[in-house]
Parts: sequence; C-alpha cells; structure tokens
Amino acid sequence: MPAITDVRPAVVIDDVTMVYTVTSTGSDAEDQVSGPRRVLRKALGRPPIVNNQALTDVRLLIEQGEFVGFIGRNGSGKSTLMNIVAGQMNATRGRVWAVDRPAKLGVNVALVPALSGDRNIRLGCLAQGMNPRQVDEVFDDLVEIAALGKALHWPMKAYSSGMAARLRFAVATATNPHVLILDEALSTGDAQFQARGQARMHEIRENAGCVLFVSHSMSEIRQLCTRVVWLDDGEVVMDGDTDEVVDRYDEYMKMLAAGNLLSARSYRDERAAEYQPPTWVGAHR
Ligand SMILES: Nc1ncnc2c1ncn2[C@@H]1O[C@H](COP(=O)(O)OP(=O)(O)OP(=O)(O)O)[C@@H](O)[C@H]1O
Repeated sequence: MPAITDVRPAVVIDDVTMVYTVTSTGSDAEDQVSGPRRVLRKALGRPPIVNNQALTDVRLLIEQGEFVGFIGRNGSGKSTLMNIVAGQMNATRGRVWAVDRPAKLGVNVALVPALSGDRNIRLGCLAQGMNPRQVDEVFDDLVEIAALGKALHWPMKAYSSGMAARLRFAVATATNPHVLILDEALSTGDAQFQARGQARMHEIRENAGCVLFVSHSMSEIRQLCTRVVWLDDGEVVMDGDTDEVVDRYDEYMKMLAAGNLLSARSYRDERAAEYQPPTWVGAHR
C-alpha cells in the first residue's frame, strides 16, 4: 500500500459509518430509543424506532485521475456513500475530504421544468458559478453532449426521463469538476448518449479529476473503470483491479442466484478477510 505522501488524493473517506433510524412495524422490532421518549412513544402507540446500519467503517483513498466503480447488491450502501461524499448527508461517524466540492449528477444544480433545455443549460452553468462568458464558451459543447435535437428548445417538463438525464449530465459536467459522482447516471440513456457520456467522463478524468461511478451494469463498469470497490452490507469486500473484482463479484452473484447462500456467504467473507484498507497517519479509527 503506498504511503499517502506518494499519492495525489482526490477523495479521502476516513472510516465512514452511517446508521439510519427508521420506524418499523415488524412484530419483533425492539425500540432503540431509550428513556422517557421510549415510554412516551409506547404510550402513544407509535411504532418502534430501529437502527439500520448502512455503512461500517468504510475507508478509501481515491486518487486524481482514477475512475472508480462501486458495485454491490441492492442495499449494500453505494448510494449512501455517494450521498455522504457529495455532502448531501452527514455520516454518523467518520469524515470525508475532497480536493474540491464533489459534483453529483442532478444534485448540484436544480433545473427548472418550465424552461427549455437551452435556457436550463445557461441557468445551470450560472448556478454553478460560471460567468456568462464562460457559459458562452462551453455552450455548444454542452448542447452536443445533451444531443436533444429540436427538443433543446422545448420546456424540460416535456422531456422523457432519458432526455432529462442527458440534459442534467451535460450541465453537471460543464465545470470540469475535480470529483464527479455518478449514481446509475447513464442507465436511463440510450446507446448514443451512453457513448457520449462515457467520452465526457474520460475527458474529466484526463483533466486530473476523478469519477466515482455506481452501476449495476458490469459491462459498463468493466469498460469504464480503472478500479472497482465491491460493497456488501455496508462493508468493503474488495477494492482493486476492475476485472479481478468484477469476476469475483460475478461469482458471488451466481452463487446467490443459484440459491447457494452458505457458499456465497463464505466466499464473500473470505474476500472480505483478504481485503486490506489503506492506512495513513492520523486515520480516524
Ligand atoms: N433514507 C433512508 N432511511 C433509512 N434507511 C435508508 C435510507 N436510505 C437508505 N437506507 C438503507 O441503507 C442501506 C443502504 O442503502 P443504499 O441505498 O445506500 O444501497 P445501494 O447499494 O445504493 O442500493 P441499490 O443498489 O438498491 O441502489 C439499506 O439497508 C437501505 O434500506
């Protein structure tokens, strides 16, 4: 493992743990609220509040120029981690540092449904701190990335979900963000958009940025990512070479699909036992 002084960190995820609290109507649910509040909730017939641990001590170092894929079953914690890195929610424990404010598709800029695509491109760029001259410089490129044809001049509310996704993608990448987070971002687009989107993401990475990319499409992950993190049950199971991690994950998913739950569990646990998190002086843990 390289020492932190040898690398150019873009994002440091320092032992992030996330515990959600949810109300549960399960008959065996034990209220995890304590003291008078618990008594009061019971008296009022309120359902128990239970903890749901979505991430456990996730520690990752992502360098500039990396294109990191995040894979894992439904509910493994991928979106929670992306939301924490994007600053959309606070971790229960642990910290995240990033060289620049991460841009998460669809979050940093609120587009206006009543406005046309071209107006939204301008507005979205201004909202991200660009000045009108900078917007003019990138406008044509963004129109090309969004590839909306005549719909560019229609109100956004008339767009299909794929068309809206293209527009959001174009606007989110306008500022050449240093840290770009894409959570299932290409999945609603067609093949043409996926190709343009992929080319744009490569450009961002080449400009010393990094991309954090969540997808259930293993072909997309294999095609795009320089490194892959496999999350399961909120923990990192593997982190490394794309093909190696995806091969192991595929194997695991095949075992689950075949109903070999015990073999799948021990296969996953063996991988997790082999995994070594990065270390640095002053780590949170
Ligand atoms: N707002 C929330 N409140 C309570 N629990 C939540 C909330 N959001 C997510 N969770 C829980 O956190 C865990 C991780 O969910 P998350 O959405 O991060 O997984 P994911 O890997 O992105 O899943 P998917 O592949 O289905 O998108 C799950 O157990 C989920 O139920």
